[in-house]
Amino acid sequence: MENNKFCCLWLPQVYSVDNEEQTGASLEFVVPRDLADGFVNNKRECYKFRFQKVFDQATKQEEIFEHIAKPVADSVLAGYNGTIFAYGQTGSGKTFTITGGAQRYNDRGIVPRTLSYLYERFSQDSNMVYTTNISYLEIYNEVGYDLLDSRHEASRLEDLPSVFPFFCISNEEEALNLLFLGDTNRMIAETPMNQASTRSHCIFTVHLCRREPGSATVRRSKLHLVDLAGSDRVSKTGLNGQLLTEAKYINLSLHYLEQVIIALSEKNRSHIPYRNSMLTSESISTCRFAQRVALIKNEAILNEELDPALLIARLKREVLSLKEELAMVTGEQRDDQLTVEEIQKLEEQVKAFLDDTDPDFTLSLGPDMRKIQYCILVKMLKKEKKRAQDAAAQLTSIPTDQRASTMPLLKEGSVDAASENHGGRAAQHMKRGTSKKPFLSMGKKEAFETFIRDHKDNLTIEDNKSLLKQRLGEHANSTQKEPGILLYLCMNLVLLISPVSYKSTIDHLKALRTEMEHLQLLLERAKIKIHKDFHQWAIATSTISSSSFPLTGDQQTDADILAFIRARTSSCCFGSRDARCNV
Ligand SMILES: Nc1ncnc2c1ncn2[C@@H]1O[C@H](COP(=O)(O)OP(=O)(O)OP(=O)(O)O)[C@@H](O)[C@H]1O
Repeated sequence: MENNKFCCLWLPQVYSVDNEEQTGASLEFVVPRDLADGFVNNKRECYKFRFQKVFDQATKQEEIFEHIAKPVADSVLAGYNGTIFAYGQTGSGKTFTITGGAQRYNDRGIVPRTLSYLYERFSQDSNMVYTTNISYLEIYNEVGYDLLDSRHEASRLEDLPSVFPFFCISNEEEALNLLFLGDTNRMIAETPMNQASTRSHCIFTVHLCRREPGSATVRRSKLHLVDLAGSDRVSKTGLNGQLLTEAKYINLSLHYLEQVIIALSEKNRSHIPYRNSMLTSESISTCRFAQRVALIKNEAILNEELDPALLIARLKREVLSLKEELAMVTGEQRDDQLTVEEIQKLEEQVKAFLDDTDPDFTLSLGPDMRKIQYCILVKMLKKEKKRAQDAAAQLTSIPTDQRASTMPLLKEGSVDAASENHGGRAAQHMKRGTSKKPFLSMGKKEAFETFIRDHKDNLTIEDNKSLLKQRLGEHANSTQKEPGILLYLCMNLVLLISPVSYKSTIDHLKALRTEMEHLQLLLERAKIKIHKDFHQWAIATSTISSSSFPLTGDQQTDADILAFIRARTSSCCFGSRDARCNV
C-alpha cells in the first residue's frame, strides 16, 4: 500500500451528519448510558468524528464516483498509485458501492464507472500510448484466489506470486467481462445481516502503463479497488459453524489492515506491523478506523521509469549517430557500403519526402556522406517536382482567356497542368501518360511530337513521307542510270543522249516530279493542318504563344501553301541530285 492515495468509504448505520462545516464534515453519535450499568457510569455518551465529506443513504452512485473515484483515477492516470477500499459492517453496502447493484444501469458502482472513465480518457489523449492489465484477487479465510482463473485454485497468501497474473485488456468491454467473471467466482453466503454476504476481501486492480510514442520513459501505476469483507461482531450476530470460522478470519485480516493504517498514520514509525491482533468493534470502531485513514499523509511518488528495451535501442541509435558525426567531422571516409536495410530505409524516407506536399518538409539523413550522396539525386527530383507543381498551380489560378498572354512564364513544365484543361484526344493521350508522373521540362517541341503522335492525319503523313522518299530514290536512280540526263539536268545539254532513251527518261522523271510535288503538297497540307490543330490546342492550353505559327485561316490556297513550302524547302530542288525532302 506504499505510495498510495487513500480514500476510505465509511458506510454508517446510526448517525447525525453535518456537512456544512467549513473545514469538512462531522459525524456525531449519541449513545445513551445504559442505566443497568448503575448510577456511577462514566461511559461516554457522545462520539464525534471529523471527515472531509460524509455521504448519506440518498447519495447516488454517480455522486460517489465523482467525489471519490474520479480524483483517484486522475492521479493514477498521472502515474501515481491509488487505492479505494470499502470498509464497514456486514450489509452496510460495500459491494453495492464498489461493484454496484444488478437491478439498474444507474446502480453500477465505482469499478465499472472507473473503467469507463479511464478508457474515455485514453481515447481523448492521443499523445500517449496506454496499456492496461487487470487482476482480480480474493482473500478468503487467509487463502488467496485468482478470481479470473477458471480453475479457481487456492494458494496460501505467502505462496501467491509476487507478480500476480494479470490480463491484458484492450477495451472497456473486455475489462467489464473480467469484472463479471470474477464476481461470479466470489465466496458468497447468507448471514443473519446480509442474504448475499461476500465472505472475502476482493481486490480489483487496474495496472496502467503510459508512454509517449517512441519514448523510453514509461509511467506505471496501479489502481486498487477493494471490497473488504464485512466486519461482524461475532458475539452479537450469533454466527456459528462455517460462518463463524469465516468471521474470525475476516476480523483477523481487518485487524491487520487497521494496524497497518495506524502505523501509516503515525509519524516516524519505522516499522509497519502488518499482522497483530483482532478487530471487533462496529460503527464507532469503524469511525475511528476511518479517521485514522484520513490522517495518513503518504508521500505519493510518481512511478516513472525507463523501459530497458527501449532505452537500449535509443542508446544504440545515439552511438551510431555519434559515430557518423565523428566520421563526418574528422573527414574519415567510410568505405563500407550501405547495407540493404539502410538502403531500403533511405528509400522509404525519400518516398515519404517526395510524397509530402509541404515544401518545407526536409529530408534528414544524419551526418553520413554515403547516405547524403545516395539521396542527392532525389533532392533534385523534388526540386523539379516542386517547380512543375508551382507552374501548374499558377496556371490554374489564371482565367483561361488570360493564359495566352502569360505564356512565356509557363512554357516549360506546364504541359501536365495544361493537358488537364484540354478536352481533346491529344489531351487525353497526354493525360493517360502523364497524370501520375508529370512531364518535367517538356517544351513545345516535345509537346508537339506528343500531339501529332495521336493525330488522325499522322498516318497519312507517314505514308506520304515514305512514298515521297521512295520516289526520290527512284528519281536519283534514274538520273544515275543515265549520265546524259544528269548532264542535261545540270547543264541543259541534250545532244549527248539518244532521243528515244532521253524521251522516256525525261517522261519518267517528269511523272515522278509531278507525283512528288503532289505528295509534297499533300504532306504540307496535312502538316499545316496538324500545326493549326496543335496551335489551337496549345493556345487554349497555354502551351505556346500565338506568334509561333505563320499561316492564318485565310492563307490556305494551294498557291499559299506552295509558297510556304518553297520558303520552307529552299534547299530542295526537284530535279537536282541533291534533292531532299524537308518534311
Ligand atoms: N445505496 C444503496 N441503495 C440501494 N441498495 C443498497 C444500497 N447499499 C446497499 N444496498 C443493498 O443492501 C444489501 C447489502 O448490500 P451489500 O451486499 O453491498 O453490503 P456489504 O456491505 O457488501 O455486505 P457484506 O459485507 O456482507 O458483503 C444489498 O442487497 C444491496 O443491494
